[in-house]
Amino acid sequence: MASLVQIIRRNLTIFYPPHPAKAADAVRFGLLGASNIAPMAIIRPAVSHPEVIIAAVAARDETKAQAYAKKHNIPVVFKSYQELLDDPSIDAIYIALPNGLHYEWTLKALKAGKHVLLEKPSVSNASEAEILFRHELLKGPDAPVLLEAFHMRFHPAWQSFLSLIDSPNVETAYSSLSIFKGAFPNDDIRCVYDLSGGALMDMGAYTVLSLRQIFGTEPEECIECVPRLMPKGWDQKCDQASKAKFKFPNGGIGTVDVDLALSGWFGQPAFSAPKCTVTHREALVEDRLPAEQEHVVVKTVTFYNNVLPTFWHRIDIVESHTIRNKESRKLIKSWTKKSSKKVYNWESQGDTKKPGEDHWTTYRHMLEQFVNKIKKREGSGVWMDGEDSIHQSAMIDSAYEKAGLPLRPSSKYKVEV
Ligand SMILES: NC(=O)C1=CN([C@@H]2O[C@H](COP(=O)(O)OP(=O)(O)OC[C@H]3O[C@@H](n4cnc5c(N)ncnc54)[C@H](OP(=O)(O)O)[C@@H]3O)[C@@H](O)[C@H]2O)C=CC1
Ligand SMILES: O=C1OC[C@@H](O)[C@H](O)[C@H]1O
Repeated sequence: MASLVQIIRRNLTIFYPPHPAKAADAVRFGLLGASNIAPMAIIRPAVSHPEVIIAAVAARDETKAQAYAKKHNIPVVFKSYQELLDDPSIDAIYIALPNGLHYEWTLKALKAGKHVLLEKPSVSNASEAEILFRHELLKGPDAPVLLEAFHMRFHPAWQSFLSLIDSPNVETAYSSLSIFKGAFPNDDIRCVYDLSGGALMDMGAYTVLSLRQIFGTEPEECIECVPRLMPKGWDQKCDQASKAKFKFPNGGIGTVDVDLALSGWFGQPAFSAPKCTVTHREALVEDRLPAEQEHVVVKTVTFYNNVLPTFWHRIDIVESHTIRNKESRKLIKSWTKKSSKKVYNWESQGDTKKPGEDHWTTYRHMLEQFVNKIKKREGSGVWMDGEDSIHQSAMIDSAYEKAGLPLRPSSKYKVEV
């Protein structure tokens, strides 16, 4: 009962966060696009951040921008994205445009000297990622901060999950993420190739990041990728779902399984929680046993709801122990040890220096670190640098190549510095 009350309280506070007074030197954000995700990803997290102000929004349609600004208490509206970038009172830009527009608008924002919090996936493909993240505009001690907004990795639960994993000894990892059929229309930005849509770009980005973090390195190759294309009559260059397998340098295999329209019995919409399961190789356990016997353990760690853990999550740790004859491998004894963890703050991990409340979402944790980076403060240490984003794009590209689908198209935009 106490735990149900905690869940309700935590979830209510996500939507009705405390609103401390704003600092005089708060970072003033402008939003490019009156996007669906901004309220969850930045507008609400900003409310509880004393050093963040959502100062302006720009949309292609001024009436839409006005209505959005009114709904979300945003004081200033611009009728074009460029006008917002040209405003010297804006320090940072949040870009939640279709993936295919990320490259162009990030470069334009950086050129205007703004810090950029860029929605995932950063850009359309690895070639764009290399140009963007290694750009001259990002060099030098006072260069603007650019972050691909992989919010999930900033949450203490994800960091705690990673701490339970012995990367070199991971044998298999499975990461799945899906949304029920009907959640997105077939012409949604996620389903249009020219806007760099596709399941691997959208949900897939999280699962790819999960594998990269679990194995702690980049895959050698994508060994299989089976897409399910959009239904007939819709964009046939876009995967509505994909299942891909990657081989990592330690010989381990990682699988991603993503679906933008999950269905179950009789084609009805189906639901499935985001999940990551990691199985380690068998390890020897030191034990006082007769010389001909050995004790081995296989550790499996499963994280349920790794993408939005603040709402609810659970990390299960299962250790399968076996005592057997070394030579014949005949089983002598076996047992299983199970435990579970929930990690809603750093403090529960014995880390009292890192700030964070139970109601802080992944986005709120990320915002904290983004501001720390701008203010040149040390922060929690969790970050995603440009090379990381380049590798991320390359892994997605490798899956499209394996599937025989074209890489998402590069932007025609050229930046003049
Ligand atoms: N971090 C997360 O949890 C999530 C991240 N995302 C990412 O955020 C980005 C935006 O997603 P989401 O908010 O769902 O998207 P929306 O469908 O809300 O679109 C975002 C904005 O894109 C603008 N836009 C510009 N050009 C076009 C065009 N040709 N067609 C359609 N829209 C256009 C629109 O701006 P305008 O208002 O000017 O018309 C719109 O408001 C994506 O990169 C996505 O991957 C999405 C969901 C969750
Ligand atoms: O980033 C995302 O997270 C939530 C999903 O619903 C969405 O498709 C995706 O863009």
